[in-house]
Amino acid sequence: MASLKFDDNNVPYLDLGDGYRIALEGDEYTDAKAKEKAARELRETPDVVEQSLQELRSLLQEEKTLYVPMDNDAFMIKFLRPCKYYAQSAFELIKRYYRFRSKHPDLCDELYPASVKHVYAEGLVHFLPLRDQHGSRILVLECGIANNSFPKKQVRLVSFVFSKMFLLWALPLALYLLYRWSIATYDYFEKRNVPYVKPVPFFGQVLSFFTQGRHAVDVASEGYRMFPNTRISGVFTLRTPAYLVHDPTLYKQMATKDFDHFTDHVTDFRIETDPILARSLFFTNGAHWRHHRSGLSPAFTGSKMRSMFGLLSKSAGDAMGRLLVFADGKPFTMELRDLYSRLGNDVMTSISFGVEVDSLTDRDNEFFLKGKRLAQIDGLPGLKFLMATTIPRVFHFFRLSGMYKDVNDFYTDAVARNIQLRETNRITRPDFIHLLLQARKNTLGAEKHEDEALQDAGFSTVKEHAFEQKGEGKMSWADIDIAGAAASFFFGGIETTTTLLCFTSYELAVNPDIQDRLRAEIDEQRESLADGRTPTYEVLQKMKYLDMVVSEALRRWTPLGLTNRKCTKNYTFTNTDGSRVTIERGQNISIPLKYFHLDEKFYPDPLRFDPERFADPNNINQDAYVPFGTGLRNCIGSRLALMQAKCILFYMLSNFIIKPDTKLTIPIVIDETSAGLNAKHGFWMNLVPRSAVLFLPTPTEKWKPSKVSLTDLFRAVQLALEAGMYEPRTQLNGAVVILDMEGLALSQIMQFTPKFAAMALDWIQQCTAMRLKSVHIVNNSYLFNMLFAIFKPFLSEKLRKRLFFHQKDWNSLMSHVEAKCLRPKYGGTLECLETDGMLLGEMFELYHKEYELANSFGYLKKQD
Ligand code: HEM
Repeated sequence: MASLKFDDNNVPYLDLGDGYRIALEGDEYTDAKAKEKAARELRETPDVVEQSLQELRSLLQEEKTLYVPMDNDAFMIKFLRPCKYYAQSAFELIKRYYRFRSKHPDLCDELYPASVKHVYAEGLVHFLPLRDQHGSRILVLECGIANNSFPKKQVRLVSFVFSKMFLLWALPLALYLLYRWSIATYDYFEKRNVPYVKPVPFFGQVLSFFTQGRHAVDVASEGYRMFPNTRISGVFTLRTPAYLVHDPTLYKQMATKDFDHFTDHVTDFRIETDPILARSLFFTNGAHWRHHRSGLSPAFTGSKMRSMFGLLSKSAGDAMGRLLVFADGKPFTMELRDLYSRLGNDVMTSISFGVEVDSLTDRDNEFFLKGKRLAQIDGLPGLKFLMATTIPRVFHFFRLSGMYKDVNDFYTDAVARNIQLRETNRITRPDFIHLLLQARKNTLGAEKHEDEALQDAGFSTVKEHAFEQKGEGKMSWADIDIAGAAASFFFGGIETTTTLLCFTSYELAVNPDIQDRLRAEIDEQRESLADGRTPTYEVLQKMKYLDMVVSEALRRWTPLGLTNRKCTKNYTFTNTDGSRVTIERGQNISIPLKYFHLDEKFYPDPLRFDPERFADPNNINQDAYVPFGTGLRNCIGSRLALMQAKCILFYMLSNFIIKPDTKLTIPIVIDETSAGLNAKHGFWMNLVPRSAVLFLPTPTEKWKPSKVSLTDLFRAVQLALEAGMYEPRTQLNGAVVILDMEGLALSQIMQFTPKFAAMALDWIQQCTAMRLKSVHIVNNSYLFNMLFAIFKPFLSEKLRKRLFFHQKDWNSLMSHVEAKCLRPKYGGTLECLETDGMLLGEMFELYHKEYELANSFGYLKKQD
């Protein structure tokens, strides 16, 4: 524990262990290096000092209403040094400094450490024990807001129910007409000698879409079980025939070697009606897809994933902290689909947009609500998807769109604003928008020496194929293309990863021995972690059993059970009976990933959840293990999905024991009405905290405005800077400020009234007698960036040049402040006890006399 001590000269210091301490250094520097620097940078030679002291004294004598200790050289030098010994400038600075104090008595009167002891106690303002490589003091302000409230779950079903009721009365007439028109094509497979599933009449199919007797993936894959001895069969979706691939090797061949025949996905959205979806990687086709895929691939390499991992882990770790606070050490019941989709949304919002949201607390935040609407594939959007896939001409004739307009507008706007903010403020952050902007400038490439070791996120990781762009000319990345790409990550990533986490948690809950073994592996790895709780990319890569569990969950509960291709060039192959089958250009192909995974031929006792299957990967038929698809159009996000799922499981099992709740149905009942894979009655689990306090992440969001007012915070900062100004070494080398905006919330931003902001700007730019070398803003969110954009025009050129925005890019921070001075949470290597704010406040209080003297100076008040 940190402690307050005194050295041999009776100077107080805060002992942080291992030789690290924080003390105010009141003595003049005497070493040659500092003297040489002072002479070089500040013109500090005995003659100049003497002369400027005299000049300043005579200038001050003219300022009759200002009371300052003119006989006190140390006092005068405090102002002369930041002004490089130009007496006139120091004189102006002194006047501004004391005018500011007179003008703002609420902020500056009776400025004693004791009056803001609570601010220090909260750890909001403190110094780091080491100076930076230039000798500057490092002052840290942690301004993020603390918010641990966790409101009760709000059920949002009304609009969903309403949309279904609408469909029930609006559709029947149209369906009857479609039925008459549909029957004609049903002899398609008969003519081609391909076994096929006799279709339910069109009308019945549409009706079953809403009443749903069976899961959509199962309906589409019915032929897989009916015709065990063929490589391909036929099936109808509405009136459209589709081939169903039975042989995983054929799928692989189509997706890799013969990719030229199957370059496209089936669903056809148009740019005019679906500007975002049509540009998303999932739905775009042809040259546009090639351009986007080859441009985006470098954003998903192992090294990019590793650099993004910090954001991901931080977002998941913070959420886990809130869950623990909510749990308060006691078991509680929770529906995990809701939890995981909120976590997934927060992670994706952070790594895509650089916006920190907390969907556990701020339950109706726009990113979450729009993300949900974007990924909705049931109800009306589901019907539209079906139409765009099976009757695209009708879909386009009515100019229908697959995505809600408000969702379109939201992503278009959010991306455009985000890009503008970054470009005007030169913000960089290791997230997708940043990478996509690099793709726009053609500077996004795989690392020169891509670290092979980082590529493997687990057994299920799919290979990224390199392919040539085929003379389609150069395409550019407009803002809308970037929006489309970002939306495709939300669309493709959140529900799938949520499904993986839900079913893995279910299996862990009903197989406690597997859960215990996995937890033992996690606990073992935690011992190797610097803080014992925050997993790193490399640690997750090492975890064999975690990988076995996740691989088996992806097999047993394949999140995307069916994928598709469009035949883009006639394709002929030999069927099992020796007959030649030709798939014609324009035909749809379905690939039943789920059924490969549940096929006894490949996986004995396939319904059993058994991670041991993956103990030796050589036992797995690689062609028949395709949770992320295969070939050139496989899932671009497999590494991200695996790392995210593993990271969240790591946190969950570190902190909780997952037990089935009484509301959980065992075995799980699948929701047949959902197009995705889901549990009918939810994933209700009982989460039992392990040792809550032990694993509680350090709360980084510190500022509780109910405890510390903005005025007090400001006063505490002034006092800390005053302390720095007292030190000759800091007068020479200046100060570096780290402004940690972790968790800054809108409510907090609202406290910065225009009046307060103007005052703060005036103070920092004009009235502090401190050489402010640089201000580093870290963990800054989208909200902060918006706030800053308002202030920017009012900043002086000088200050603007000294402001650096790093978000969470610690390499960027460390290019200014060397690693050994920074704590690990800022990417540094400074491993000593945290500064105890309470003790720091007490240490400042020991300088009461000095502060008292300082408070006695200034402009005389009227009554004086
Ligand atoms: C457990 C989680 C996930 C699963 C099981 C999954 C599965 C799949 C599958 C099966 C495909 C189709 C492959 C094919 O047709 O051969 C796919 C495509 C895709 N996935 Fe994922 N995915 C997951 C997570 C993600 C994440 C996190 C992202 C976002 C970054 C993502 C983005 C995409 C995109 C953009 C495509 C379309 C690729 C293209 O057409 O070029 N997926 N995914």
